[in-house]
Amino acid sequence: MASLAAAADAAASSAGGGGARVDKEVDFANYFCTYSYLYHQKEMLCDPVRMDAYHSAVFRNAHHFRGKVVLDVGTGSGILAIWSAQAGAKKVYAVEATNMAEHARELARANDVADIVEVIQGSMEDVVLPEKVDVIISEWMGYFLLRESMFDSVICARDRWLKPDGVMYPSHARMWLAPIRSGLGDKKMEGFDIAMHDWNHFVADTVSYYGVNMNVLTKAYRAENEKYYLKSSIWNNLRPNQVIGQAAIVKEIDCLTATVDEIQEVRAQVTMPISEDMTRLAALAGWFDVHFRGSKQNPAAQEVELSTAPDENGGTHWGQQVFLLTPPLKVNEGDTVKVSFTMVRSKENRRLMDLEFTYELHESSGKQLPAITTKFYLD
Ligand SMILES: C[S@@+](CC[C@H](N)C(=O)[O-])C[C@H]1O[C@@H](n2cnc3c(N)ncnc32)[C@H](O)[C@@H]1O
Repeated sequence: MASLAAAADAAASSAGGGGARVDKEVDFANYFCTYSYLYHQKEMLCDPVRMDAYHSAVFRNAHHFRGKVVLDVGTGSGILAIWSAQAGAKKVYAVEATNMAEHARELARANDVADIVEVIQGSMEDVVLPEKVDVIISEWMGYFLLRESMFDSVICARDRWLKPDGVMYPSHARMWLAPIRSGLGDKKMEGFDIAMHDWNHFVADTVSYYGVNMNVLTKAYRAENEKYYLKSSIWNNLRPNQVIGQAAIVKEIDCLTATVDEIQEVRAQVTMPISEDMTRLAALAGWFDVHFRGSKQNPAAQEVELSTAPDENGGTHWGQQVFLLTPPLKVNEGDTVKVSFTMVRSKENRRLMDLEFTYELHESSGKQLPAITTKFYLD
């Protein structure tokens, strides 16, 4: 298994130098390092919704791959590159930043496609290919689609290496927001209370902790928890019956034409009608879906969808991201919630997101509650 230091060395050696070099090392420590472990790749390989969608997309549209040149951006274990070869690609460039590249190479050899799949270890941004490609395939999606900011690397690869009539896998993506009821608020408050209880226990017990009185830090500890713990989104696999109104699309992406500018800052205003009586709007939930449609010039024989929406059967490893509204609002069928939504990259770490919601309840009686603004971290 690759050590963090070895992984960081590999990244640094492929980095340009100067400031870029430092940034890459930080990025490696914060982001890439986990991808160099098989346990993490396995989590993705064991997500049947994800696996089925990509498998169907490739094999039901084998005409996009047969005799073609494919680029797999972030090949990880190599699974998508190997499928591309099995579907008939004549050449697959499988680019992976971490030492997982070694395992991808081994897997390609063991599956008799090493003559087609060429694993290249390095950052996609730095890699130079000997030719342009017909297809770019990548599994780049993070929580609520854009967390991790990996789509930047796919855009970079597309602009440098995709032929003008090339195809993107997936080809389209959407972000969704929905009003939900949830018992998660209580659990979160419980977690907060437990954290404060532990701290109080610690300081009460320690009028002199190794000779130091810690009590003076209690206020700061509470403030820190209120600022970060209570304001972080919650990962959850919701059931469909927790959604109490109409979900709305807050962003649509055409992977063939999207720009980094367009995804750095997502803004939307949506209106979501409530469809249940006498319930509580406890949170807004975010998720995404992607589609494999091919392109106008090269349409898919069969469109495939990968959805991370609340699902009775357990959903995906992405789950949904829950943003608790405090206080929850009593709502009824016929009411509408208007939401202004902003998601920008965190200044400290471009792979994490800061979100702001301003929500306003319009009751069916005509009464309008004052708008409330609340901020969250997607970390
Ligand atoms: C979400 S995983 C997907 C892995 C694999 N394609 C799959 O579907 O199972 C993303 C992979 O892309 C790699 N990656 C992310 N950004 C990259 C970049 N700019 N250059 C090369 N590899 C990258 C990560 O290290 C990780 O292994």
